[in-house]
Amino acid sequence: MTVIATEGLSKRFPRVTALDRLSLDIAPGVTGLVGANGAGKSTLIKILLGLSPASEGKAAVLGLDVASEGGAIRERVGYMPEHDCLPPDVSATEFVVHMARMSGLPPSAARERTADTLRHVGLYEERYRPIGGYSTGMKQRVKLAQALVHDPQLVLLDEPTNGLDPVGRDEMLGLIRRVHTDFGISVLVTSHLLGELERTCDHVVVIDGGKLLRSSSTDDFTQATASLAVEVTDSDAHPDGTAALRKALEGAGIAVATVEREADGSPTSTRVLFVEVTGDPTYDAVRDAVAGLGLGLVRMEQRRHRIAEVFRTDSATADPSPGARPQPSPSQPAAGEPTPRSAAPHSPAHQHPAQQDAARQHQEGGSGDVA
Ligand SMILES: Nc1ncnc2c1ncn2[C@@H]1O[C@H](COP(=O)(O)OP(=O)(O)OP(=O)(O)O)[C@@H](O)[C@H]1O
Repeated sequence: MTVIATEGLSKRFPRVTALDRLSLDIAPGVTGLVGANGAGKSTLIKILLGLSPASEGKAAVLGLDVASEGGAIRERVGYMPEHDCLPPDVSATEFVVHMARMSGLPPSAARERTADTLRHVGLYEERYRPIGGYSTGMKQRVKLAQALVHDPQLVLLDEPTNGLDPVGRDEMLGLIRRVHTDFGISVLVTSHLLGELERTCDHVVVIDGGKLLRSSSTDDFTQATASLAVEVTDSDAHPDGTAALRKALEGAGIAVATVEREADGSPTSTRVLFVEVTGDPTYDAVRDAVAGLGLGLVRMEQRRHRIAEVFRTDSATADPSPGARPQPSPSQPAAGEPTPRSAAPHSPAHQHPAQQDAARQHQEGGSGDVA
């Protein structure tokens, strides 16, 4: 069963093609739609809601045609817009009741559902205060509440973590996850931050320049490749145990890197080696090399690749066709990802746009979790 299906969907504005022959099948659950600013995420949502006609192709939401059944879609779907659109002078309760009534709920049901929904998003205590005095996080929660109040089957959330600090973002992502686990509502959530979708979504769709780059389960994204963090002690025979191990592993044809920074930007110990895992023999080779050198093994930890790493090769830009699956290269750094010391600086010109965006966020200290 699919909740959203598009086929050859295009949207052309006079000066820009916002969506370019996009074909997607999205199953129930929590799906992340990721792309840099201008990738076409909001345009897709507006088409799916039946609010903006496509230039070409077709799309269906919950089996309903977006071109002819927009009203029926909006009855069954909740929408959280990206930008601030809340009236400052009314309370959350007044606003959400109004939105419930607009969705067709009778007055008493609208009030009941409003109270339940505001409780779910953690605004119950504050519900009678005017929205104008709310923090950004509280406003985002009001927007989420109005999307949920009419008990939709699907919600489309456009950049719900925008403007939130890391704690607020985590709370919002937790709420979004619970929208599905507690109420069985399917979610399509957009973000330009790859890392945050990885924790929240069952499935991730990546678009760039209106084209589909990749659509697959989060597990496929993150488990496709893996590395091993290895830390060893020094010994009298090997005063720099890390260097000795590195030499031994590289001599055995195993790719090894050290990194300067963790995903959250904090400096990493140069004593940690990141070893590319190509299969079970890699573990044996590390163990044997450590034992052979007579070093103590402090840490040997499986480290899953993160979504941003999947987009670190030039092939991401070279083959943007549907289903294209850029393969990570052990020799190149990911966006916002620890940079192997041995690697040449990675030119932004060669980065995938989503990657550049993620890297910029990272540099700005925006998310700290882009890779
Ligand atoms: N009404 C419009 N008229 C002209 N161009 C538009 C219009 N709406 C969107 N665009 C353009 O279409 C492209 C896709 O925009 P869209 O808002 O869908 O991107 P997005 O992925 O949601 O990014 P953002 O998060 O920055 O909103 C952009 O180049 C944008 O400038």
